[in-house]
Amino acid sequence: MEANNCGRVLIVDDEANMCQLLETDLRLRGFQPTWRTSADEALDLVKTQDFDVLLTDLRMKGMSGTELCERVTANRPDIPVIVMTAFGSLETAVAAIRAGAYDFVTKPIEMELLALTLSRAVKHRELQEKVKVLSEEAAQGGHFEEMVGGSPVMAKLYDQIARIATTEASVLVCGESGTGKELVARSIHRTSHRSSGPFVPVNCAALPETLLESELFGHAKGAFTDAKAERRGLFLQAEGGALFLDEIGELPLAMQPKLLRALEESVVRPVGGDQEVPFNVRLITATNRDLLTEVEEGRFREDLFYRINVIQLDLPPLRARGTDTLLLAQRFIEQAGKRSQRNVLGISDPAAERLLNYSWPGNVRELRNVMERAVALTPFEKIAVDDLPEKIRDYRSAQVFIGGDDPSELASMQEVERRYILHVLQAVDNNKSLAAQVLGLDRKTLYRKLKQYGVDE
Ligand SMILES: Nc1ncnc2c1ncn2[C@@H]1O[C@H](COP(=O)(O)OP(=O)(O)OP(=O)(O)O)[C@@H](O)[C@H]1O
Repeated sequence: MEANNCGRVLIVDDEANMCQLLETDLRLRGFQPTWRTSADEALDLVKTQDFDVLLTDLRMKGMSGTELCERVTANRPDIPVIVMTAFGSLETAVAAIRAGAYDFVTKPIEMELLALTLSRAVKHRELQEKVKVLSEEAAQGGHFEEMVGGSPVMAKLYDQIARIATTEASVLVCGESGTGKELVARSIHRTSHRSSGPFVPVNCAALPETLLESELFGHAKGAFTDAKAERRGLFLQAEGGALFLDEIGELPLAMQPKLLRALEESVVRPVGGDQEVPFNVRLITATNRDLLTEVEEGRFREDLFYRINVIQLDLPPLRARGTDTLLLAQRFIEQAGKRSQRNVLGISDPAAERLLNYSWPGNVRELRNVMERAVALTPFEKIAVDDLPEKIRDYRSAQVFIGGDDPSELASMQEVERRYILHVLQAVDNNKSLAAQVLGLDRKTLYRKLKQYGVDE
């Protein structure tokens, strides 16, 4: 939206005077107002013209504002509606909200407040649009940002990332090693309002405890022997953007209260400094440990856990992503082929079958390494079984045994369901939320089935 355009507003009021007054004032404030004096005319107009927000009076001759609100939200749910109600008639305002209105303002209208309410509605619409576009792109293309994969578990993840784009909340990304947690963190940042700000990744496990504090918070000149000059810490380097703390489960216990305090007060105190410096940074963290167990066993502070875990994203292991393995393999073959200038086009069917059978303990990173090696080794245009490491060639998965051709061996639907649920649970290391996602069940239903099949929780 242009800088001088705060949004296209359609004003609906049966008093032309009121419309004119609102029009003049809103135009001065940078909006693009249009008005109609009946709900019918307004409905006709929204069929052919796009608006960012609709502002309507409630009590009008002919169709009421509440009905207009219902009709607009049914046909154009993307246009937020603000209703104007008489002072003190909260009931009608509530009725309008029930009819789908985004917000209401009371008469006599305070223009400052109205402008704020309209701006909020316009912003809301922009964000909704963004979420829609991102989710659609992801669902269609089998990829999202740099992430490849179109399985239901990944589509769900893309949808969650797109929704998170509109919030500022701290996100904890959980998943086994090599599942793409850093890629997810980057996507969260790139789709957020802060995308023009920096993305600063830090691996908490890679820094010695003594250095971590000064790396994160900075240090004053002379704070310690090597501190010849003042240094801005990573929190301040991420100003206006996001700080990604990878392997947060490895954060030493002594550092945890310091990090918690910084997050709670949005200030850092550089080591050896006497001044607190405020920061404006979104925190994204990742772990391959089960942080709740870490909390229970006293290795991770509970208060810090809740602080960083406002939103939790569970990244499924590769073995739970079905044929995404082949999509990813193809991507890695193309990348490796380009780098090494080798003309490898894809994977032979028998090799693809082996890739789908294997359990991928090292997840996407392991797949990438295997594909790079295969591209370098293969004499063919398509990767063959022999180009794969032995452990993958010979891997036998614990498949869900359904039975042979003998009718007495065949399992009932219920038995197949029981075995399959157990198989999925095993594949996702007993992570129930993830198992529910893979199975396409809600958690409650999964728990009910587990109980029914006598599986301990
Ligand atoms: N969905 C994906 N699409 C394309 N590439 C991916 C995907 N997921 C992971 N990768 C690639 O796999 C490699 C490992 O990913 P990443 O480093 O993000 O994993 P991680 O979960 O953060 O690992 P660790 O826990 O070891 O830090 C990277 O090269 C990354 O680009």
